[in-house]
Amino acid sequence: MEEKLDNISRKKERIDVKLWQGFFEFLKKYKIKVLLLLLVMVLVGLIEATFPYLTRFAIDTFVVPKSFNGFWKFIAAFSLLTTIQSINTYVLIVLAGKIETGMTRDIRNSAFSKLQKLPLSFFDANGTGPLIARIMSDVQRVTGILSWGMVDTVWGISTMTFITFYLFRLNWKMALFVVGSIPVIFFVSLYFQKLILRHYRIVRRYNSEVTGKFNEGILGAKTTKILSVEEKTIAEFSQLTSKMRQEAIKASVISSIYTPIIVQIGSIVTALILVYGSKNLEQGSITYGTLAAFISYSIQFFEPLRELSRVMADVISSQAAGERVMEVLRAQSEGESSREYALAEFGFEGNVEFRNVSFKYNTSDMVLKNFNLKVKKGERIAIVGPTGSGKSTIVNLLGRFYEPTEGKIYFDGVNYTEIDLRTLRKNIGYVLQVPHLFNGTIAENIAVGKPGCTLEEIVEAAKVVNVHDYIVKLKDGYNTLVGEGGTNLSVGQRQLIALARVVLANPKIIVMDEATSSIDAHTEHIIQESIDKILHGRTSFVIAHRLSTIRSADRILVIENGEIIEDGSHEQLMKKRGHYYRLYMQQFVEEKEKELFNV
Ligand SMILES: Nc1ncnc2c1ncn2[C@@H]1O[C@H](COP(=O)(O)OP(=O)(O)OP(=O)(O)O)[C@@H](O)[C@H]1O
Repeated sequence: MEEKLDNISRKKERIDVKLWQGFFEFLKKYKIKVLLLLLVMVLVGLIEATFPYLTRFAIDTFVVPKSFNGFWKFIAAFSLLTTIQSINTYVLIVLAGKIETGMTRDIRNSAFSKLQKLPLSFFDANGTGPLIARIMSDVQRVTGILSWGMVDTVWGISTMTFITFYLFRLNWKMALFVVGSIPVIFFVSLYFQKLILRHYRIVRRYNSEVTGKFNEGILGAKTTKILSVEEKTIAEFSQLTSKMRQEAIKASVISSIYTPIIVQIGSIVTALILVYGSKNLEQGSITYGTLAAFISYSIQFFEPLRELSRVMADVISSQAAGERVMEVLRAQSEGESSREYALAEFGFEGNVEFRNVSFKYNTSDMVLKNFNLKVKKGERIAIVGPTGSGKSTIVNLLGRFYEPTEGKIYFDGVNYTEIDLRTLRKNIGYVLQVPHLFNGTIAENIAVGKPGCTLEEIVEAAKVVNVHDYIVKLKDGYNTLVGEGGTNLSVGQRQLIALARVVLANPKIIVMDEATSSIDAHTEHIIQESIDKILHGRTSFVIAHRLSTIRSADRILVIENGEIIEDGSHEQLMKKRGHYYRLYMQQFVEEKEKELFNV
């Protein structure tokens, strides 16, 4: 079962090398760009460290002796270096940007294609909002760290290495002042960075909740309005954003303490150099230029040090995001254990058997316990029962959207985990209560049932379910755009298009969650007629809400608490005068009342 991913190792405060190695796989594709970038960064560090050395040369050669012999040559060399540095900056931004955006695309593509293959239990365990956040902001964070973190690290290390080299070349004793401050600055920085990032981590957690709330606010906008709970929703949201703001302020306050502390330590080192350097200057053991270079270096040295500690803390804090992304990338796709069967080889007929099946969802109690059911090919099965009794669970297991916790399901005597998942799904047509249409045209939506089919086939399928006449009356006919999720069409129209899809797919088994929503009598009649045509000659499972529509079923299963408590035809069950009889009579009376009182 999937773990709730957000709980993973928030508290880890060390660099998780294994995790980042996993992402290096995505860097491989850009190895030439990466190598070039590293080279450019080393060059940037070298040139930056060389500038104070040049200043020293200028002071000792031109300023102190007041001789400007060769000054223009020096200016030319200096300009050349600044030009190279500008080009380097351009190249590094382009390269790092390309690596970052390329990796973001690659990881998002991998994560998206993985999401398409994950079992529904994964989606149950991780809400829509957090999953979207994973593919969008978490991926961005990881690739940002990998590309820009790499830039800053190489730049930091190379600048510090070259500065140290120059310092020791100039005066090793004074060099020790600067180098000696490294551990102090580094650990102080790391301490503060971790503190700051800890608060930002909380900010991000709130951010993910805010994203979730936004998501809920958009998806549930209609319900919120219906229930008139706008004020409550707004209050909850504003509470969340206030908490987020408080944490962000804390992080800013710590940042504002941290910077002066580092500046202070740097100033102490500079002051020490000034004191010690002036003495040396007096004694003539160093030049003015050397003292000036040392002061520059002592100031310049701390910037890469700060950057390095920031990157390190950033890497640590991004690990949670990295793990969340990796969890998606490495999650086991559904049906991965299947042995591949070709459809021709398997020859789906439509016999189904549930043998001692028990099942529970991630978070639920046992929904089915030792469930047994044998269905012969072509049989029309209706499933009825109170809400929450397990009707949808039975058909979810049938399509292997979830797998039995115990027991097995057989198709034509073959354990269904041995059948290729695509073959299995191709042979089971699902018609859901509120069918989902993809954003596109009506024709494209019907064609989903049989990719690559011709327009004639689409029209033929639409005719079978009596929706063709309606479609051709539309201004754009089959090219009418259905909107996101099919919102431009009524539920009844969506239902008919979904039925046309099933006709095209021509499956051996059909599962139908009968619509209960307010479809007008005319559309309902058309739908019922289409369903009768489609079900003919196929094994079918219909979750029935209106009992009047299932009288012709071969078998009606009454489910209660995940168990079949009655099984038989309408006539048999009516004669039995048991649960089904009571349910039927109750609905019958209700429907008659509705008719009589016209409500
Ligand atoms: N994804 C899920 N995660 C956890 N529990 C679930 C999930 N889906 C269903 N359940 C639980 O499993 C039980 C059976 O649910 P199921 O949807 O199969 O009932 P149903 O008979 O189809 O109900 P209805 O007629 O209301 O659609 C319920 O107690 C429900 O709360």
